[in-house]
Amino acid sequence: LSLPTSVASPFPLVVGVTGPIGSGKSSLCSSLASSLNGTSLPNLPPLVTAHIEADKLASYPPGSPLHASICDAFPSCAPGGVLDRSLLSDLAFADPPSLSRLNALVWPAVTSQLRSLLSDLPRSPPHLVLLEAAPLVPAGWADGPTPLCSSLISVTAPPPVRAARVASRNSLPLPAAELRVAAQSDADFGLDRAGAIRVENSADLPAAVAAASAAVLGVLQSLPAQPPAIPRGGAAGISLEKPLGLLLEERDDGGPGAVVAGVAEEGSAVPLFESGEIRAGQALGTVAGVDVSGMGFDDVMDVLIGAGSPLEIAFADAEEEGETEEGEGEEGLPQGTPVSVTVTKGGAPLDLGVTAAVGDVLLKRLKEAKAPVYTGMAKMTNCGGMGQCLTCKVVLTEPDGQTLYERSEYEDAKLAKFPSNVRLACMTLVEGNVRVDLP
Ligand SMILES: CC(C)(COP(=O)(O)OP(=O)(O)OC[C@H]1O[C@@H](n2cnc3c(N)ncnc32)[C@H](O)[C@@H]1O)[C@@H](O)C(=O)NCCC(=O)NCCS
Ligand SMILES: Nc1ncnc2c1ncn2[C@@H]1O[C@H](COP(=O)(O)OP(=O)(O)OP(=O)(O)O)[C@@H](O)[C@H]1O
Repeated sequence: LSLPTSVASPFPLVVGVTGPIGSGKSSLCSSLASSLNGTSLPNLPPLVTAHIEADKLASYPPGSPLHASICDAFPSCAPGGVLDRSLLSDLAFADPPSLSRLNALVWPAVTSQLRSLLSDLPRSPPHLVLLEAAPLVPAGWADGPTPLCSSLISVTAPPPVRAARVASRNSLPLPAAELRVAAQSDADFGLDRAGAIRVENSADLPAAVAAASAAVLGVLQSLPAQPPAIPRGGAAGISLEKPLGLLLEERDDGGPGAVVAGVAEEGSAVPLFESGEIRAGQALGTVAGVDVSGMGFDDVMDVLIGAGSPLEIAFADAEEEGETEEGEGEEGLPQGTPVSVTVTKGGAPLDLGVTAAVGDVLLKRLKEAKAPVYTGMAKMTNCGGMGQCLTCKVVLTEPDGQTLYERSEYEDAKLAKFPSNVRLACMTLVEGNVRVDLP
């Protein structure tokens, strides 16, 4: 069996959003991200949107290696060895060679953070990322052999409008805001690039958001059809269209059944394999409702060939997980029984009044009570409760510190590095009273 080294997938689809200071990039991106989140098109399952702001990654707090290099490069902006951002800002925006030196220090660090953030996003469900960066074009993130984005939105507004916005937002005198606006060159914002989507934001923000949304939907509609996202939350398993593209082999130990060896170039299973939902070595449990785990390999193949499309496949481990979920909780409480949920953050009590019942998905209840499950970038880049991003990790304890309920095999594989009471809140079904510590 030969496995492909990489399979082309349009997701995550990264739309670069650039524009000069005060053009409204951040305002536009945050509205656009919320309005497109969950969008479902005939060719695509519901999208998860994320808004990544490059300037949030371009931080250099005291103690960081970047802080030290910037202090060395700009000693006049670091009286007493601590960087004064406003001095650096005045210098960088007034003196182009200084800004270039600063960029040369900061951009490589941001580039690697962006690459790693984007490559960590799962292929399924499909993610649409709005990558907002004023220097997107000069930093090379829209070009080269491995550009970070596949489409570009350039937000514009006339300089006087932008200067007035910056003066008001930053509480700056108008002449100072005008200088910052004048320090940037239109040529840096990609308006002359083939395919760039120009979004005028000089008047009404909702109108600009609607224009950007229409353009992005046009890009999404032009993509080849993608398989449905994986249905979750039971023993049913995964629903897949034929061709599956799943490569199967006999078990190593000569036992019955069939196990996953990999995926072919194309097929509905390919993105799920790439995202880790389907893994090499997993045994097939049921195919279209038929238990194939005890059959000979050729018989399993016959069941697969004879099944219609789409067909349901449950893997042996997923099935065990399902049995636990469908049955009674460990404490034997029936579904729907109200239970108590005590939440702490780093050990300190949080009085959020979380309520839950047996069978509830823990993350849902925590989010409803506005518990701070996601922190930092995860607020924007989390996978939306699909068990992919691992950013909703929580620690479940009983008062004596013992593990409350067992992890599923899926979580065990995803959280192999963590103690067994660390759980993914999105994959945890409440089984009884629960104490949750948020990291
Ligand atoms: C120049 C610095 C010190 C100014 O800091 P300050 O807090 O005053 O402003 P802020 O960071 O909010 O930036 C204001 C506006 O200028 C834009 N901007 C910042 N740096 C650049 C740049 N190198 N090229 C073009 N536009 C830039 C920002 O995106 C924003 O639109 C700071 O922006 C910086 O370190 N820039 C270099 C790194 C960088 O490119 N950061 C932006 C995204 S990675
Ligand atoms: N269409 C609009 N009408 C009125 N005010 C707007 C509009 N768009 C944005 N603003 C306001 O202008 C200011 C600048 O907007 P925003 O921060 O989104 O711009 P930006 O391009 O991200 O700026 P920067 O590059 O400085 O980070 C904000 O105070 C925002 O509320």
